[in-house]
Amino acid sequence: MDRIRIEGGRRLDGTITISGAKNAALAVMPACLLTDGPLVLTNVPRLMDIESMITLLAQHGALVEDAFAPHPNTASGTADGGATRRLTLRAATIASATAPYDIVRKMRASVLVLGPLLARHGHARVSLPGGCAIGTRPVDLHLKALEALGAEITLEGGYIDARAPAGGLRGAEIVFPTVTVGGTENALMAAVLAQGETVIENAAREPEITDLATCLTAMGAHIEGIGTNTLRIQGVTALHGAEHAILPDRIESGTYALAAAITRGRIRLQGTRADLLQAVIETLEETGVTVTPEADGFTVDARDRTLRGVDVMTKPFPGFPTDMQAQWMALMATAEGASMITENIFENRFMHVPELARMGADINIHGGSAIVRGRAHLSGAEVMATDLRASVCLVLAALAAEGETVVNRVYHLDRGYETVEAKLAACGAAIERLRA
Ligand SMILES: CC(=O)N[C@H]1[C@@H](OP(=O)(O)OP(=O)(O)OC[C@H]2O[C@@H](n3ccc(=O)[nH]c3=O)[C@H](O)[C@@H]2O)O[C@H](CO)[C@@H](O)[C@@H]1O
Ligand SMILES: C=C(OP(=O)(O)O)C(=O)O
Repeated sequence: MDRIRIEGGRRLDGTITISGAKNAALAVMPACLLTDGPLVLTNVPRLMDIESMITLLAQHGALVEDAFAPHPNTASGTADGGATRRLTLRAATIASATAPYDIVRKMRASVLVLGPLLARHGHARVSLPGGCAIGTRPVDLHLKALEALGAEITLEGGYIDARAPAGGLRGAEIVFPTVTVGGTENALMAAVLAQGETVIENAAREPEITDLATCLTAMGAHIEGIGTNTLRIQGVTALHGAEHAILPDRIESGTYALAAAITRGRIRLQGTRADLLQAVIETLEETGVTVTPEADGFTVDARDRTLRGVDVMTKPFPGFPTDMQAQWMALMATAEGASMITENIFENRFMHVPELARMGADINIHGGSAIVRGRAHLSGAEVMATDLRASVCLVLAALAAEGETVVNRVYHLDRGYETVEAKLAACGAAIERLRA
């Protein structure tokens, strides 16, 4: 297994190009199963999870063409990850309705083929995703939403077996009791081909949902209320191919914004949008960092600043994202004073705390909250990544720490950060991958 070695204590200064959003691409790619026409996606990131989704869609019958185009912001198209990937997905027919355990266990987002397969093919058999390091993560709300559209669902042998009624799915009112990103995505993809009107209440409003709804609209779907918590869908009998550019990754943007802050440096983030992460930017400004919006992104400047501790509570969009909680904790471990970080979305998303403690961080957990007392210095150590955002929070802490840190289990990081070493090294970080 690869590891990452970082010699900390260097102030970062430079420019980073943000990749396409992993979580938007993972939602949009399964939409190819809704039509026999080609779905052309640009700005697709090069990440392990995207490879897993390609494998899954190919075994459902999608033909996949994969090409790189030069990134508009880089001459070579390869510097600091700045190549935009163009994927063409065409599922002329559905070859298999089964999403097997071997793929689903590697990537929970595999469950997003359920809605499209059911809507177009009338049948889907998808391995239950199971829990993961951050929580139990049930899919009961996905299933209830599909049942509301008329699907008959049984659970057997670790698989979800879903069948549409004769004549296909029927529009319905779906009211989510709690906000679920994946649940909203599955319900939306099923509803676009259901007969009649579907109303999704308490829908997630994450930008990735908006990206999916925009792509579905380009494919011929009728969706009102995009970007709000009520989605109103008029079902159509067929969708067609389309071209869609994946939106920039707001979590990658926020992570590198915090890399500037934690090293008291300055980074210009290009190819992204400040409006995708307003809550993170506002909280960052409260610590004393300057954030300057620009046409193609924003610059974070923490040079010569003393950062103050600021409390955060994770919430659905537009609140502070749970996917930035671990990175925020690393930053707070180096800020002046105490801060309280409350995790409201996942019940077990503090696995990074003991690893940060190994680097000298002072953090105490009380139920769903962590109290962080900032320290003037963290120190390098050998640490272990437990999940995607936990792993990048250790990278951030290592950039600020005195001495050498080795992060183990880097495969978590590779799920969500494209060419992370190259992007950070371009800003002056001493970082290298130790190949297994
Ligand atoms: C691939 C992807 O896009 N992943 C993101 C997605 O995950 P994901 O779509 O899995 O997250 P959800 O929004 O569904 O989960 C929110 C909460 O609802 C619970 N829940 C969800 C579904 C369900 O059927 N029953 C249920 O109880 C979950 O356990 C969790 O406590 O949104 C999360 C919340 O922003 C992010 O952290 C993940 O990065
Ligand atoms: C939790 C995440 O991803 P997933 O839902 O795929 O586990 C994430 O992107 O931080």
